[in-house]
Amino acid sequence: MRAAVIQLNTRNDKVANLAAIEAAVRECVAKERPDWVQLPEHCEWLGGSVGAPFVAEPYRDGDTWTLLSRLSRELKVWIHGGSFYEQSENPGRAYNTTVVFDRDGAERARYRKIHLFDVTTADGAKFHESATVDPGKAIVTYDCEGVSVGCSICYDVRFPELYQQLAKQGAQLIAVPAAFTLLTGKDHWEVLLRSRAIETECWVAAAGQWGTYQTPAGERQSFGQSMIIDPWGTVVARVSEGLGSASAGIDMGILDRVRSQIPVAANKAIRIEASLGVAGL
Ligand SMILES: O=C(O)CNC(=O)[C@H](CS)NC(=O)CCC(=O)C(=O)O
Repeated sequence: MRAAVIQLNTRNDKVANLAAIEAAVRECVAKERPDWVQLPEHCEWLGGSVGAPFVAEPYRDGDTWTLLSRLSRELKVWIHGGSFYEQSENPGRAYNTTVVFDRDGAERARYRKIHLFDVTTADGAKFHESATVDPGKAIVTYDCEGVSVGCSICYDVRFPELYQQLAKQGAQLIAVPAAFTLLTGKDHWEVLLRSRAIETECWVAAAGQWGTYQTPAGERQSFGQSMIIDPWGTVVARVSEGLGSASAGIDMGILDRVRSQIPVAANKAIRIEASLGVAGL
């Protein structure tokens, strides 16, 4: 399987953003010939999470859902749709949702971000994602033509218990679409991603937002540095500054070798059961 990550600079003009997604996916497919393409978090609209209730789309057939379904069908490629704001059952609130489409444009998985970014960064910028976004309650893996893909989004990457559970559910490739801030990203992004890859002995693919965007609270800047990391923790593909894509062959031979060399799953002595505090999980 060949996996690609696409780096975008999504802003607060949804029509322009959807056009940019279409152009970027077409260019990536022509250049990288991937089987599976990942977009960043909030690929459809980035303008501060206070805007979530105004841009949130219905469960299916919204503008982003429809575009990604059409593109995957037309280009015969899997699309792991980063995330878009999806209407929650709670009026005026949203989920931060990944939808995955297969080569026929059919929805094959849906993951709603579990850990919400309620953080003030060193420059005083306040993020309060949970003010408008409801957390997901399900840990999601799906089969992509024989590869088990685990879902996560952005801030989730700081919570290794989620990744341990994804590995336990059989994940071999873990997706981390993101809109990491420049300030946190410059010191933490790559270290966190490589740590998750080393700990789980999974492939990790992380498509990020890059560049500036406006919010009601002022301009913000995303870090970029979309990358693909092998199960040994080596960065094998990377998009640095600006827009573009990168790809890598997701070789299961490396995964098997690393897991037999250092059998962390078998040597694990402390097991923390995943719990989201809701019945049935
Ligand atoms: O605020 C917006 O406009 C849109 N939302 C986002 O960009 C999301 C949620 S607020 N950002 C993150 O999760 C960044 C995490 C991060 O940067 C870290 O963990 O350091």
